[in-house]
Amino acid sequence: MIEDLLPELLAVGLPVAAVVGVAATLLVRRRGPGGGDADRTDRTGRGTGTGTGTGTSTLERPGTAPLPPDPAGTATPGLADPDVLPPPVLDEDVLAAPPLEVPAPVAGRWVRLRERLARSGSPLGSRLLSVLSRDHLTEDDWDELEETLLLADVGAGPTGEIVDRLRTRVRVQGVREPAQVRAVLREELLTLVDPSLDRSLAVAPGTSADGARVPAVVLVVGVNGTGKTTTVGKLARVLVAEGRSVVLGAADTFRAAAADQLETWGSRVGVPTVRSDRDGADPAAVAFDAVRTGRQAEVDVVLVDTAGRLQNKAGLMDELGKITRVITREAPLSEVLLVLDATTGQNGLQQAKVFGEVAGVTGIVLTKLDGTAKGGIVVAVQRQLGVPVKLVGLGEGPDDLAPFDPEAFVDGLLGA
Ligand SMILES: Nc1nc2c(ncn2[C@@H]2O[C@H](COP(=O)(O)OP(=O)(O)OP(=O)(O)O)[C@@H](O)[C@H]2O)c(=O)[nH]1
Repeated sequence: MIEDLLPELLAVGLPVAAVVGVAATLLVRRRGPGGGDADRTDRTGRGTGTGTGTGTSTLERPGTAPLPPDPAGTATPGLADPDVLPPPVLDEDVLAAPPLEVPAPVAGRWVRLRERLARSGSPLGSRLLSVLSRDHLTEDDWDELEETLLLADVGAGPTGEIVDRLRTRVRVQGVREPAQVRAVLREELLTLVDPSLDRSLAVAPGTSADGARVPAVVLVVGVNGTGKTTTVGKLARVLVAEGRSVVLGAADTFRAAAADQLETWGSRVGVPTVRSDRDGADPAAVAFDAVRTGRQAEVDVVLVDTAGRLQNKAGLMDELGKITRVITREAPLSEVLLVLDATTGQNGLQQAKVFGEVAGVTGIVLTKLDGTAKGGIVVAVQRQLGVPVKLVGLGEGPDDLAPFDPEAFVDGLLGA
């Protein structure tokens, strides 16, 4: 009897088994680096962070639609149980999902910056070089040098320092040769940028007060439109490229599209996003949920995006204070990154000061450096805030974010 049915069973069974195999492969591939951790959160796809804070946040695992609520908590499919069908993963979305992207290696990204700096107009360094290379430097030449530095947003204090040092070296050492002039200028610019600052990102998991392993938590803050969401997306790619597992927290609940934007960034590299299903939800609650989810899923890093806020709006700055306080109930903040738009110049300095006071900024991300020949803001903002520039945005491409490298930066300014 069964023998009679065998050819029919094989005819139906083999294609089904093949499709199941393809789908499983796709699911595993789409989790990718860090995705294994996402999988650890909850096989139902709802994540483990629900039920805290807002009670409405969802963990969006890349590429899978969230499943309907399961009040009885009985939805974990028994894949090992022959009587229980596997979850319906064979929908077109899953099969048609694009493969995960592989982020570009981080090393070598500065080469692209140099090309962009060269294209974005005459870099600061080459303008300084052209003055310093003149035969006999007059007072007018020194004034021109000073003005060039001020116009490039270096700031009054650092400008005075470098002009004084250059004057001394030109006079005492008789620096004349073009190669000599270039070497001296390079050295002095490097001193201003300060290569001794620790620019490493604190992204190693830590330990909470009760001894539990907790992810590194990176909070990203800044005024509107500086590139926060983009930076979080790019940074997730950097971390994935380094083999770290990541969860994103969409605590920008103000701009309707921000959570979608963040989720898209994450899904491209297999990183899940914790978000609220309600516009205007309490951002502190979403941030808390993201950190709790990351902690329960034992990921390495939780990146929390926040809404753009003006530094002179007391209510919004209070909200930021609340976000930081609420997060630290779950895990200590490893980094608070202030995202500044390099093209906004001196205005960025005022922002930096206020954010530094409210949120305890530990590092600066200078975005849109590709759009300006004024590199001086790097020096000014470090002086103003006493914290280093740690990352720079070099363009709108997904891998246009690089760890700040003082030497490569100065060489870029000099058009080297
Ligand atoms: N050229 C260039 N553009 C960038 C860079 N970083 C971000 N952008 C662009 O800046 C614009 C704003 O970026 P978002 O990430 O949406 O800014 P945001 O700070 O999250 O915005 P709000 O949430 O409204 O405060 C986008 O068009 C980005 O592509 C960069 O390094 N270079």
